[in-house]
Amino acid sequence: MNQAPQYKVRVTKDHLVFSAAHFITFNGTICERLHGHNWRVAAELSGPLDENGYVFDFIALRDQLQKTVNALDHRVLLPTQHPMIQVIEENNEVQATFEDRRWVFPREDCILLPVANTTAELIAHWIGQQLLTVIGSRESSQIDLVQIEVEENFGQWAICQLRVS
Ligand SMILES: Nc1nc2c(c(=O)[nH]1)N=C([C@H](O)[C@H](O)COP(=O)(O)OP(=O)(O)OP(=O)(O)O)CN2
Repeated sequence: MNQAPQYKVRVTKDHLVFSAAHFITFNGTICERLHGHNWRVAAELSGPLDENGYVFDFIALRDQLQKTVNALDHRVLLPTQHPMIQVIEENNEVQATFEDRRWVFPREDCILLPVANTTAELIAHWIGQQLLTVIGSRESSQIDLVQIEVEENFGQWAICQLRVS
C-alpha cells in the first residue's frame, strides 16, 4: 500500500548569515574568551500542502528568517538564563560577569537571549521560537515540525527541531 507523501520546505541563503560575538561556558567552570563567528542559518518546515500546493511560502519563510538574522547581526549575544554569567542592564550599558571577569558593552550592541548558554543549539532553539510565533499566528498554517539549523563554524551545525502543537 502506498504511503501518503510527506512534504518539507527548506530555506538557506547566502544572506542568512549573522556576524556576532559570544562566549560560552563548558565543562562546568570553563568560560571562553569573547570571540565571533559568522553564523549561518537554515530552516526546514514540515506539514501538509495548502491550497497553493505549498507547505509554507518560501518567500515568507526567507523574509522572516532574514528579520531574525538582522536582529542578531553585528551584536554581542548574551545569555540571561546562565547560572554563572550574570547579565545586568544599567543605563545604556550591559554588564556581564563570570567569576572575577567582567565585560561591559553599549546596550545597543547587545542582544540578550533568554537561554542558559549561547551555544549554537540554544541559538537555533531561540530562532525556532521566533519563527513559531509568526507561524502560529497564521490561522491557515498546518506546519507540524520546524527545524532550525545554525552553523557556528564551517561544517559545524547545530539543529533544533520544534514540534508544533
Ligand atoms: N555542540 C557544540 N559544540 C561546541 C559549541 C556549540 O555551540 N555547540 N561551541 C563551541 C565554542 O563556542 C567554540 O568557540 C566554537 O568555535 P570554533 O571556532 O569552532 O572552535 P575553535 O576554538 O576550535 O576555533 P578554530 O578557529 O576552528 O580553531 C565549542 N563546541
